[in-house]
Parts: sequence; C-alpha cells; structure tokens
Amino acid sequence: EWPLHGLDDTAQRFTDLEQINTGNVDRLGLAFAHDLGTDRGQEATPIMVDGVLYLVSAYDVVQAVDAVSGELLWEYDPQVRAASARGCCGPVSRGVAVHEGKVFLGALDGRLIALDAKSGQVVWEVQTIDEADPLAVNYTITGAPRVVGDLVLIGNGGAEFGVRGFVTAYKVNSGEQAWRFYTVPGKPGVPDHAASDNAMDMAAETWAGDWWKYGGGGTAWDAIEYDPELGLVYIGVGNGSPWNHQMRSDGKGDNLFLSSIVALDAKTGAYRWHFQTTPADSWDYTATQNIILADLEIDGKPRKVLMQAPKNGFFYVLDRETGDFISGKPFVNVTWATGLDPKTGRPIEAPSARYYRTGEPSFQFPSSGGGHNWPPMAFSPDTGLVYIPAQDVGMPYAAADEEQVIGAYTSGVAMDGGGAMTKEQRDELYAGMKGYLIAWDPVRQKEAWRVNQVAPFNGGVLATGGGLVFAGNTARELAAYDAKSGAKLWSFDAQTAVIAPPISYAIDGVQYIAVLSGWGGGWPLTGGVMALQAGKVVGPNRLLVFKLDGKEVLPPFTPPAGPSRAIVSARPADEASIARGNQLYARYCLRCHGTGVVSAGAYPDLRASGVVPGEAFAAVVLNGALAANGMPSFAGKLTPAQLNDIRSFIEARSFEDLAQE
Ligand SMILES: O=C(O)c1cc(C(=O)O)c2c(n1)C(=O)C(=O)c1cc(C(=O)O)[nH]c1-2
Ligand SMILES: [Ca+2]
Repeated sequence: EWPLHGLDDTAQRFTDLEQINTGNVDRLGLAFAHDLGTDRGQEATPIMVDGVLYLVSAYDVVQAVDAVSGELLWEYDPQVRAASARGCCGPVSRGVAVHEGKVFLGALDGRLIALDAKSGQVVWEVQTIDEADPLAVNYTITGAPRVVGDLVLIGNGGAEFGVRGFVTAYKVNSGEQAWRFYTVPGKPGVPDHAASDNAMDMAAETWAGDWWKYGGGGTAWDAIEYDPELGLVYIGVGNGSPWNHQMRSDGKGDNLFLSSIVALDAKTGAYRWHFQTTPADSWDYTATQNIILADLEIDGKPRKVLMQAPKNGFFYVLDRETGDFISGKPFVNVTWATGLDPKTGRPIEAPSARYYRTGEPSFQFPSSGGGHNWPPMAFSPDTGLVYIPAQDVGMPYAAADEEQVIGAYTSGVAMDGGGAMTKEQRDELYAGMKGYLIAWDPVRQKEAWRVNQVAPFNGGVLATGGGLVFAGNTARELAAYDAKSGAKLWSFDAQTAVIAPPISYAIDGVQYIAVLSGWGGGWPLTGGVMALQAGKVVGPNRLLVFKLDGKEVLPPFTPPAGPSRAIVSARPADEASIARGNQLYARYCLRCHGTGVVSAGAYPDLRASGVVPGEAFAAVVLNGALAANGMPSFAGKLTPAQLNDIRSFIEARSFEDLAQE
C-alpha cells in the first residue's frame, strides 16, 4: 500500500518493492490510463489503501479508483473553480490524506473536508480561515493534510499576497479544532490564545515596523511530517510577506519563523525547536519543501536526522531531536550566499543580495522558483542517496517603489510584465536556465551524479528496492534511472509534462507504478517564454499506471497549435500607456497569463485573444463574465483607464511577437 503522502512516517518515498528492477524495467508498460477530466496542473501524490487509489486532481476534484482495473468508484467535487485565481500557482493540490475510512481534502478556498472513503460523501467540513480577517481572501490551501494520531493537520498558502501563516490540528472524527500554531507574530497587544503564544513572544523580538499590515507571511503550504517516536511534528515554513525585508520589517531582525523548519509537540502544538534556513528572507526562499527523516551514520555515530533541500539552494541535514545543524552545502548554483557558518548553519550572505539596501537590481541564483520547489525528492537507504528534482534559474530582484496592494501580488519586489527586458537580457536569462535530477550524498554533502533535463521544473521522485529512481519531466516523459549511476533505463511518452511524484504498490503479487500526468502549478503559469523551453507540453491529464508487460496504449494526441496571428495591425501609439500596462499586468495578470503575455499552454494566450481589443474585454475583466471558469472579476481593483493600459500592453506584445510580414 501507499498509505501516507511520503509512503510512511520517514517520508523517504522509498518503496522496498523490487519486482520491477534495473534488470527488467525495459519491460515496463502501461497497465491502464484513467482520464482525470480536468485541464490544469497535477501535483498530487496518490494514496493507495485496500486496493483503492485516492486521487485529487486540479480544482481539488477527488476520485477513488480501483488500483488494478482503473474503474472509477466515486468522485467528489468541492466546487472551487470560482476561487481558482486565488493563490500564486493555479488550482492545484498535492494530495489527500486517508485514515480509518476517511479521506481528508484541503480545498483551495480554505476548507478542510472529511469524506467517507467508501462513498465520497461529506462527513464533516470546517473553514480553516477566519473569514472576518481582512486578509482572508488571500489564503489558499494547496498542500496535503497530515494525520497525526487522532488529529488531522493542515496549513495554507498566500504569502505572495499578504497573509499570516498558521497550521491547525482538527480531531479526525468531528473536525473540532484541537490546536493552532501561528508561524509569525500578529499585531502586538492582540492575543491569539493559540498553542504558539509562548513561541510568538520570542518570535516578536525578531520583527520590527508594522509587519502585521501585510500578515508577515510564513505560510506552511507543503511539508508537514511526524516522528511518532519523538512525538514531534515538523512544519516547513514559507517566505516573508511581502518578500522585501525593508518593507516588511524596516529591514530589521531575522523574522522568526520565516523560512524555517519548526518542530512542535504533536499532541498540543507547543513549540519545541526551530531552525531558520534563510534569516530575514527577501527572495521567496521558502523552507516548505519536502522533509525526509532518516537514521544516518555521521562521523561514526548514528544520528536521527531530518533532511531538506529548500528553495535557497542549500541541502540541510539537521538533528531531528534537537534541531541542531549537522551540515549544509549548495546543491545548485547559489549566488545570494557564499556558504553556511559551519557551526550554526547561518548563511553568509553576498553583499549584493539585499537589493533593497543597495538600491540596485540584483541578479541572484536561485530565483523565487528555488533550486528545488515542491516536487518531492526521495531517499534510498539502499544507495544512501537523496534524489532531488533541482534547477538553476536566476532572477533579477529589485525593490518596488510603488505602493503594495492587498489582494494583488504584494511582494515588494519590482515586477516586470516581461515588456521591460531587452531581447538580449531575456536571451541571457533563458540561456542560463537548467533542470536536473541530482543524486546527493547527504553524509558527505556531495553530488554523486546528475541527469540534465531538457528544461527546469521537473517531476517529483520515487526510489525503489529494485535499484530504480522514477521521475517525470517537462519533456512529457515518465522515466526510470539506475539509482546508482543515473543511467536512463526506461521512459514513457505521457503526451504532457509529468511533475507529480510517482508511487508504487503491489496487489496479488504484481508491482505497479502510478503517477498523475498534467502540467500546471507556478512555473507554466508565470514563466511565459521561459516555461516553453521544453516545447508545448500541455496535454491530456491522466492517472497512468504501469506494470511489467503492461500492454495498454494511449490514444494518439496532437498538441494544439500555438497562437499565430496578432490581434492588432499596428503597435498602439501611446508608449506611456504601454509602460503603465506592463506594471499593472505584472501585478494582476502575470501570475496566470505569463511573463511577456506568453502562455505556456495552461491558460489562454492573450496575445491571440480576440477578446482583448473588443468590448468583451471589460465584460470579462471588470464584470466577471468568465468567473465561473475561474477568471475573476477585477471590479474595484482596476479602473477602466487602467484596463485600457493593460490592453495597450497586451496589444503591443501581440504585435511584437505575432505580426505577419
Ligand atoms: O508563499 C506561499 O504561500 C506560497 C504558496 C504556494 C502554493 O500554495 O502553491 C507556492 C508558493 N508560495 C511558492 O513560492 C512557489 O514557488 C510555489 C510553486 C507552486 C506550485 O504549485 O507550482 N506553489 C507555490
Ligand atoms: Ca511563496
């Protein structure tokens, strides 16, 4: 079975199944494919219990599927399409949790929902966000809930818009709240009456200014792990809100517990220890990335460790009993820091890194997308290696001078819609982008091997007792590699990108590999041209299940043609309007419609949208004509004059890229 998000409490994503192995993986074939019926990103780890796969696809649609036949047993749709423009990265989910006959779903709109595992009927649901909070509309849930004893834990996202992060534990049977832990302090003098109270007194000493206006950030939008032996829960905490430390905290203090791993008492939520990977985060360097527990021999002594490869580019090994730093080294190109203090693990920052101090734009690796993002890494105790879907992508950081707007992208970093860079600058940025599967030795803190991918932002990883590593990629494949050498032994044309992590299970003596295919999440939405590096990779979303000698074939698929024709016959004349439109586009539109108004395929390409030049544009953007499809109304946020500026910018980009001779 595959009962927990990371398979078991170690969350190593290592199955000891070995029927499929290095000697026969070339015989691996499709057992069945199941259409998910949605058209956005697939990020979830399926859960397999009692012969049933529990999936959650885009828009949080949950399905129970027979794990041998592929028959759909039931489906539950929480109806979150209208909320799908909330959050940074599309209507994605990283999975459900299944426990004693219940399926738990964290829905995009903030609800935690318990379903009956047999029927898919709702047993209970709670709204985890305080709807009276003026920042409430900025919250989302994309992560998988985690069951810990008789509690189910869930965090949230939204730190690109202005929120205050927290994790809440609910009783599995009733949905009654057991405890809540805030990750950053609230407004001074306003008590929380939460499990985090004492820790927040300590954390508040590391903040300055009036950060609570923007919430401060610290969202726990992905990793929550549990060590039953120690009774500790480990929470991966995200970036500051806004990113810009000057704007958030007057440029003062480490801002606990941003970009930290925090250990809590599993029963009460009380603080136990923390380790901060990026003090005073200013780059969206979350420490929400997946956490793996292992027992490693280090300097001749057995150590209970926890491992993480957060966005900031350093691979960390910590003592999971105490939070003590054991070791850390860069696993990708890192320019914002020159290394870590060998005793404390505190980064030694490059002088240019804090763009708000220098007043200069500062080009740094990794970008806000991270050296490693949410696609989970895996650890094989057989090889002693961690397998990381990693990347080198740089990014120009500069302080924003305009006022930040709650409810829009509120990073405090100057955003460019993709119109201000010269072609040379863009080419340089794009040429530096690389994606890898890196095998990392956590004891020696050294790379063992790496596979070069076609483009960055590739799939999560599964390691197996058959000596294999499975990972999808943005070049439309699921692939298997030799865990010792990285040699590519097998691949399958999935007709679309595979970014979700594969799982494995066995039924009646047959081992299966299962994965969701489908592209979405942050990169294809915002990346624009950059995200097209691997070509057009949006295709049918499916559950794909493989076994030895599987004989099924996918129906043929032809990717849709790209946009071909400009929507205007001349570039708009008003350059000032185009420039204003570039800024407005960056703040309101880019996160779905892409840098430079280039769609990587997940959403309509506005450069070729007949809606933009006509009357319908205002109906869609200001009056919510397509709200049911997830395109929200921007009434009250954008004036008709601003809409005109956005139109000018889109038309200019359309003419630049698509005008016919
Ligand atoms: O700060 C946050 O609250 C937050 C939330 C999320 C999310 O919930 O998906 C992402 C991020 N940040 C983020 O920085 C990021 O790179 C990211 C990528 C993705 C994705 O699904 O592809 N989500 C998120
Ligand atoms: Ca973030």
